Amino acid sequence: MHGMIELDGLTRRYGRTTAVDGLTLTVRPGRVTGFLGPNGAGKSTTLRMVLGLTTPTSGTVTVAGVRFRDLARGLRHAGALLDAGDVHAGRSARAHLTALARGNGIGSRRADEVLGLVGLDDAANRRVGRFSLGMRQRLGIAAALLGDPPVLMFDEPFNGLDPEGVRWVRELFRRLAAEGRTVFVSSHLMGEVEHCADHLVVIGRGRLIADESLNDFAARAGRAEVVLRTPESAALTSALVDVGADVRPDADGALAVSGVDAERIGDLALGLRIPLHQLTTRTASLEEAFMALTAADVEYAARRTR
Ligand SMILES: Nc1ncnc2c1ncn2[C@@H]1O[C@H](COP(=O)(O)OP(=O)(O)OP(=O)(O)O)[C@@H](O)[C@H]1O
Repeated sequence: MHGMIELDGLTRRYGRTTAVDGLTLTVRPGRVTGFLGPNGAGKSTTLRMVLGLTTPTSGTVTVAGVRFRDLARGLRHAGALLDAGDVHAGRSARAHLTALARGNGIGSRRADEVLGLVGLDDAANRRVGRFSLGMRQRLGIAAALLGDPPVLMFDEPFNGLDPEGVRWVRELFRRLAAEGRTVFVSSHLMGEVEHCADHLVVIGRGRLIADESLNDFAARAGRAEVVLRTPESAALTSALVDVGADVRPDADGALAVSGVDAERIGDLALGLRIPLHQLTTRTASLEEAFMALTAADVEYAARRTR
């Protein structure tokens, strides 16, 4: 129970739009869970419901077994970066954090500690309004860490970060998970989370599409495809289809074959005396697998916003 986020049939409707549709899942401590889905999939709405900022239409969500709203001094139980722009522009970074600390019964010394943790020590007294997007993200992460909570949630934390910032954030997330915390990180890009997540939750149109370890996802996604070239495409295609393979045209006259491995294709071609000019096994990247998994939902989203 400690540090777990539990969603049970969590649903939120806005008029005719179902932003989050019956999500049931558990986000566990000690690992980084990537929360993936195309734009508009319902990630932000879900995170807002976890924090009690949006009321579910039906279903429940608890943090460490209780509704977040019922927890006093919330920042000590869960910290979140939701919208990095949501800060008082006229305030200094330190003033922003000490105000938050005060409201949650946290000593102001902790504000300087977290500024150090996110590398903003030198900018502590600068007005937040002058901060770059990357600096705002760091400040938002500092705010999430303020209460030293067992549960941390970050909505699109990589936005606006340069490559060094991205690497730093990934390492921070890994460290926080290694300390035994629950780390739940949303993104619409697989590439941003695949280097730091242990587990993936994928949603599309508010519905759960996948909830599995990154390794399992990679194993499933990495189904090999064989690319081949032959001067006798038609004859080989028909022989491959006969043995249950799926064959489609690839770039420059090549064929992409799935369902049978390269060895079998080579043997089959030899048996039919069909020459092969190329026989290459290719595995899909995680990004490609993620795109394929959510393609239907992206099309839906594109149509819907037209
Ligand atoms: N306050 C609201 N009023 C009406 N519709 C909303 C509201 N909040 C979200 N929605 C709708 O709910 C759906 C899910 O939105 P949400 O922001 O949760 O998705 P998301 O996965 O976080 O997307 P993004 O990556 O673009 O932020 C969208 O269709 C959005 O338009």
